Amino acid sequence: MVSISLVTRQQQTILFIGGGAVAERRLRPFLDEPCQILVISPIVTNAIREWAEQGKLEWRDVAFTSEVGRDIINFHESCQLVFACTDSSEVNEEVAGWARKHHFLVNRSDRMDDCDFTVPSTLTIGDIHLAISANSVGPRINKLLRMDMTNRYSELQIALPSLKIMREDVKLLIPDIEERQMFWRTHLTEHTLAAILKGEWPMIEEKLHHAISGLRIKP
Ligand SMILES: C[C@@]1(CC(=O)O)c2cc3[nH]c(cc4nc(cc5[nH]c(cc(n2)[C@H]1CCC(=O)O)[C@@](C)(CC(=O)O)[C@@H]5CCC(=O)O)C(CC(=O)O)=C4CCC(=O)O)c(CCC(=O)O)c3CC(=O)O
Ligand SMILES: NC(=O)C1=CN([C@@H]2O[C@H](COP(=O)(O)OP(=O)(O)OC[C@H]3O[C@@H](n4cnc5c(N)ncnc54)[C@H](O)[C@@H]3O)[C@@H](O)[C@H]2O)C=CC1
Repeated sequence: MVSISLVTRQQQTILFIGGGAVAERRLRPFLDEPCQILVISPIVTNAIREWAEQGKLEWRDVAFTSEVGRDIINFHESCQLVFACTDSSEVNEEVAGWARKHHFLVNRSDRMDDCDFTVPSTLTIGDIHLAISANSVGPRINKLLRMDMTNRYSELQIALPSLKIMREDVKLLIPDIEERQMFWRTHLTEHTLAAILKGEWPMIEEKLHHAISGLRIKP
C-alpha cells in the first residue's frame, strides 16, 4: 500500500455510483476541492440532495446501466476516480468492470480486496494533513486513532503559521541546503516538538526568533 495525496483539477470529475451513507461520507472531503462531483443514484441522502440543490455537485437520479456509463464517457472525459458504493455487489462489480475498461481507478465499498485505492481516516491541523490507514483492521481503530491524534496534536495548530514564515526567513538567510538542514536539526528537535505539544510554544517561538536573529547578525 502506498499513500499519496490527491490534487484535483477543476475539470476533473469524481464519480459516485450510489448515493447512500457511504457515498455521502466519501464525497464530503471533495466538496471543498477544485473538481466536479457527479452522483449517479436513484435515491440519495438528504445531505447529497441539498448539495445538489446548492450546485455543489451534479446528481442524476438514475440507476447505473451501460448506457449511463456511455453517457459519462462522452461528457466527462477526465473522470479518473470512481466510487462504486451501491448496496448491490452485482452493480458494484459491473461498475468496477466498466471503470477499469476505461482505465479509471475504482473504490468498491463492499470489497476492499477489489479496490484500486482506499479511503483513509484523515485529520487536518492547519497545514498538516494526516491520513490513517489500518489495512482493514477496522474503522473503529481508524476512528480511535484519529480522535487520539486530534487531541495529541491540537497545540501544533498555533505554531504552524509562524513556523512556515520562519522557514522562509531561514531559506533566505542560509542559502546552503545542508547548512539549513543543520540549523533546523539543531533548533527543531523531538524535544522542541514535545514542548510545543505541552503548550510551551511562546517560549519555543522566542528561542527560534532568537536563533534566527543570530543568523542576521552573522558576518
Ligand atoms: C476498506 C475501507 C473502505 C475503502 O476505502 O474502500 C473500509 C471498509 C469498511 N468499513 C466498514 C464499516 C464502517 N466504516 C466506517 C467509517 C469509515 N471507514 C473508512 C474507511 C474504510 N472502511 C476503508 C479502510 C481504510 C483503511 O483503514 O485503510 C473511513 C476512514 C473513511 C470513509 O469511509 O469515509 C471512515 C472512518 C471515519 C473516521 O475517521 O471516523 C463506519 C462508521 C464509523 O465507524 O463511524 C462503519 C460502520 C458503520 C457503517 O456501516 O457505516 C465496513 C463494513 C464492516 C462490517 O460490515 O462489519 C467495511 C467493509 C469491510 O471491512 O470489508
Ligand atoms: N466501506 C465502508 O465504510 C462501508 C461499506 N459498506 C458497504 O457499502 C454499501 C453501501 O452502504 P450504504 O451507503 O450505507 O447503503 P445505502 O443503502 O444507504 O445506499 C445504497 C445506495 O445505492 C444506490 N443504488 C442502488 N442500486 C443502484 C444502481 N443500480 N445504480 C446507482 N445507484 C444504486 C441507492 O440508490 C442508494 O443511494 C453497503 O451495502 C456495504 O456493502 C457499508 C458500511 C460501511
